[in-house]
Amino acid sequence: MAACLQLNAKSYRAFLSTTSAPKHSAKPARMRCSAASPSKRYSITLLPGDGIGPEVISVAKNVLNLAASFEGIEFKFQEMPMGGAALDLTGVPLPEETLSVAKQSDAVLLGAIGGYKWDNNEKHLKPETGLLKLREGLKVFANLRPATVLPQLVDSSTLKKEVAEGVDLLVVRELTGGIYFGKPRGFGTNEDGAEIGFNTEVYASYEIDRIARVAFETARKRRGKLCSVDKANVLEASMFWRKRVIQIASEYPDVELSHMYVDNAAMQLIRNPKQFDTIVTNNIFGDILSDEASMITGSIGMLPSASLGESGPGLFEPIHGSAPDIAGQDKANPLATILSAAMLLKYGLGEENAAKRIEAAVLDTLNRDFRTGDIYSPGTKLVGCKEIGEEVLKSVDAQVPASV
Ligand SMILES: NC(=O)C1=CN([C@@H]2O[C@H](COP(=O)(O)OP(=O)(O)OC[C@H]3O[C@@H](n4cnc5c(N)ncnc54)[C@H](O)[C@@H]3O)[C@@H](O)[C@H]2O)C=CC1
Ligand SMILES: CC(C)CC(=O)C(=O)O
Ligand SMILES: [Mg+2]
Repeated sequence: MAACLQLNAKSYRAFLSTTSAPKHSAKPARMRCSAASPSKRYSITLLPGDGIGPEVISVAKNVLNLAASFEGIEFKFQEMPMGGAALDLTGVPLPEETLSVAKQSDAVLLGAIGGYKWDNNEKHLKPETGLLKLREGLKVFANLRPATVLPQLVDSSTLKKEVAEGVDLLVVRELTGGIYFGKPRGFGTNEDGAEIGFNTEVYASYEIDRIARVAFETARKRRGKLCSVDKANVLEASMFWRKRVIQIASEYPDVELSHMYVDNAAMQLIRNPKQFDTIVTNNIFGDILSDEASMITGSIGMLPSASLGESGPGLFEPIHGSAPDIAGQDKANPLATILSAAMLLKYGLGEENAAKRIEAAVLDTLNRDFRTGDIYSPGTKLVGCKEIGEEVLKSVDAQVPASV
């Protein structure tokens, strides 16, 4: 079963049943249960990538496997090279075989790509180009990035407690269009003979309509508020974005639509983040605003994401990068990747019980005060990537079975 965003009104219902933001309900671990015999099998492509990618994927894979086993699910994992690791191995950042295996699987779990070693490569030989090609190849245009301030981590937020407490927002980022993909792009010389670099922000009507529908449907399942973020006071592409979003809004009279310029949105996220429910925006603004939103929750190491298309497998990845500054030191926070694995189960495979088991295990681990350095606060236990992963596994294992 592959992740599927059915964007016509008739067949939207299947997707809608799984579009609400993860609800975290911490339940204390009470009894151990044994795994059911496998009855469902899924193939998962693992793309560890670079830097901390392999560290967080190794931990998340174990958590995914254990949580799923309680629901009678068995995985066939296939690990493939991607990003800088693939460049070193094959000379390209997204080998054809990697894309082909990913396309044929039920879901794809990615760590992160990139690093200093490849920073000065030509564009087509950059790890980041491989990631864009992967998203394009899988046609995963809708990137859901939930930012929820967990009560356990309010003190880790860089904002005052009263500002951060209770924040629960979702950025719906358009992922396969806009300036990251627009043409023309490149380097050249202008009429004055000066060297230039240029990119193009361009959106077709169908690209805006489909992401707007995902956002309206998602907002409808949440608190019914959608804020479209653009730069329509300056950019033609944004003026067009706003016009199309307003047109699609007529299909959703029950959703309260507002518009905000991106500079103001960046400021409002820090001033009063609780005003936001669902945000829909283009590729580059969504990239930037979701990193900003992550710090409200305590750390970029906490934010998962799901990227979905109209058909085919979904792509699930933490929103952070390869963090070369801490790579190989067992310092990475794997919770964003673990929560991405929960999104994989929920949005990618429709396996809600296993997803809930992971979410509850993360909360239980935080309740037991285990913290990596990025979310550490005095009085909690500082541990590394592997150790917090072991603690999450214990919490998965110790839960009352959800459906077995
Ligand atoms: N999806 C992807 O694979 C992405 C890849 N990148 C690539 O990653 C490389 C590094 O980019 P940066 O701009 O430094 O962004 P980054 O997200 O990798 O790191 C930013 C800061 O956050 C910290 N951080 C990130 N993830 C963390 C985690 N799980 N636990 C604890 N701390 C964490 C890092 O140590 C660093 O100080 C670049 O090559 C960039 O292109 C960047 C963003 C997304
Ligand atoms: C590395 C980029 C291609 C993407 C990025 O920063 C992101 O998707 O968050
Ligand atoms: Mg980013």
